[in-house]
Order: sequence, then structure tokens, then C-alpha cells
Amino acid sequence: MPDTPLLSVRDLHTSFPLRSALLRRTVGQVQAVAGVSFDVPAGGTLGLVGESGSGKSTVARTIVGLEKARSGNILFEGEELTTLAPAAMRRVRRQLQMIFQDPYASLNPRATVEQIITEAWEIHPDVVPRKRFGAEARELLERVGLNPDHARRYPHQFSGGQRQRIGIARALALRPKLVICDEAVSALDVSVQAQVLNLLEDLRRDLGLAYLFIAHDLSVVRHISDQVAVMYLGRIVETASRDELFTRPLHPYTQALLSAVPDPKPWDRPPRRPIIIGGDVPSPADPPSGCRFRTRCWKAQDSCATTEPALEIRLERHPAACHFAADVAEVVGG
Ligand SMILES: Nc1ncnc2c1ncn2[C@@H]1O[C@H](COP(=O)(O)OP(=O)(O)OP(=O)(O)O)[C@@H](O)[C@H]1O
Repeated sequence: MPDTPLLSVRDLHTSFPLRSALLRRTVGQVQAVAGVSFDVPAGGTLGLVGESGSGKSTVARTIVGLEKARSGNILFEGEELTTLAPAAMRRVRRQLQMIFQDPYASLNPRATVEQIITEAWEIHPDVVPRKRFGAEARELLERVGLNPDHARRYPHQFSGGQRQRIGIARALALRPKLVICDEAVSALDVSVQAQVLNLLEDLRRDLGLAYLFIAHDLSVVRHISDQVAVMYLGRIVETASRDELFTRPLHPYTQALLSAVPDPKPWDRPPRRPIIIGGDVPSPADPPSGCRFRTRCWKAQDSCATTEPALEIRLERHPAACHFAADVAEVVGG
């Protein structure tokens, strides 16, 4: 089936028990992911954006099996992952790798770069024959822009950007089809960010990789994504192609996020008015009734408290979960 997405997530829910230290018992549930659906096509990139705490990492961790889904479906090449036995999950996990924000924390400080890369091949001996370990590790280092002669060095001997390249090499070692990048460039300086994003783009082109690219920073997501989904308090509130989302955001939350991003072509358009979102993010243990964004939304009306807006198709291929998504543009100024 050529049209089957590489990854398909449907109505995913993941929650954590909310414990009271005082009462020493569970007093509720944190609904970190509260009904999320999206597709990532083979060779494509979906950018998942939202403020800290919106549930992006939990989506990623649930996909790779680090958290358990409460309900919903995760289909990888059409195979359901939520009910997969551990041995079968290990087989699928090879195709599905993750790059984390902090390469320092995710790289073993006592292992050389070569050991970090070849560890995956020890566990999956059919990928690379042992006698080719050294040569293949050097090749991988070269592919991610590192000097292969540095294969015997330790992580602390590299800069932050170089360490993230090691993390990328490790993720590529098992020849995955999908790489989940969870805030993979957020800790890097802007110039280094651009280099790593270019590398990820080259790898996508050369190896046919797909990415689920998670970031709180819309300008980072803009560089790499074909499609963008915006998350707020455990739900996707808007999704569209990158160009559509950046030129015509429909959801007030997306409009506010975008108003804070510097316009790459300020000479082409009237200046954007910054939109300051009032109030704090509500607790995912006790989300507002109706629209989850209503407590911070300048468009909110009484109906927003009673009726939850569905993620409807307002424009072709551009769903936005807002009762007033139709009256766009006037706030953002085009
Ligand atoms: N292990 C856990 N136990 C309890 N609550 C958790 C756990 N992990 C995440 N949460 C809560 O779930 C919600 C979503 O967190 P998550 O880390 O997925 O968001 P995020 O958008 O990735 O934010 P960040 O970028 O800060 O990680 C938050 O309210 C968080 O406190």
C-alpha cells in the first residue's frame, strides 16, 4: 500500500498518576497527551511545536515505548505498536530512533565515540559484521561531519554541536526509517543549530529518512518541516503545511506563537503585532472545560467554555480547533 503513512498516530492518550505528597496517594491523572492524531509519511518531516508542558515529549516517548499509551493507536508501517510484545517491539525500534536535547546526558561519558556507535551493532549483530565495526563507525562519523580519526575520543572532548552529531550518528547506526528529534537543537547556539539542521536535511535527502521534529521554537521548525502540528495542553490545535501555517495561522494560539517569531521577510509584509498570551498554562491534571485554550484566549466567548471545538477542516488540509478559526488574518496582519 504505497499511501500508508510510515507513522500514524490516532487518538493517542497518555497520562501519569498525580500523587499528593501530603496524602501519600494518587489524587488524579495528569493528561499529558489527550487525544492526539497525526501522520508522518515516509521521507517526510512533521514539526510538532508547543510551549513547554504541552505534551510533545510524552508523544515521542509513547511512540518509542518509553511510556505506555492509555488508549489510541500507533501504527508504524501499518503495524500496531501499542499492543506489540517486547521482542517484536525491539525489532520495530530499530527502524525508529530518537535524538534527545542534551547529548551530554544521553552519551555514556566513559565510552569512546566508536564504542557509542558500535554498541547498537553488538545488540543487533545482523546489521554490521563485527569485522566491519571500525570501518563502518568511521564512515558514519564522516557522514555526520565529524573527523573519523576522532573515533577513539570521549564525548567530553567534543563541542555541543559535535556531540549532537555523535547522537545523530548513533541514531543512524541501525539504519532507521524514522528519527524522532526531541528538542534536538534547542540547547545549541543559533549558528550551530543551522549547521545541525542542514545536516539533518542532507541526511533526509540522502537516506530517505523521515523525521518527527519536536521543538518549542517555531523558527527552528520552519526550517525543516513539510507539515507542522501545534500542540496545546495535550492536544493538537492546528495542523497544516509549513507554508500554509506560517502565512495563514488559523488558531489564536498559533497566531500568538507566530507573532513572537521574527519575520524572515519583513520588507515584504506589514509588521506583525506581537500577541501576548495572558495567564498561565492550566494544569493538565485539571484542564478547562470546552476549549482548553479559552482561559488565555482574547477571542473566547461563553460557548468556548461549554463546547470543545473539533479539529475541523476549515481550509483544505488545514484543520484548526477553534470556533472562530474562520476570522483569521486580521490579528496577525497577513
Ligand atoms: N513522568 C511523569 N510523571 C508525571 N507527570 C509527567 C511526567 N512526564 C511528563 N509529565 C507531565 O506531562 C505534561 C507534558 O509534559 P511533556 O514533557 O510531554 O511536555 P513537553 O511539551 O515536551 O514540554 P518540555 O519541552 O518542557 O519537555 C507536563 O505537565 C508534565 O509535567
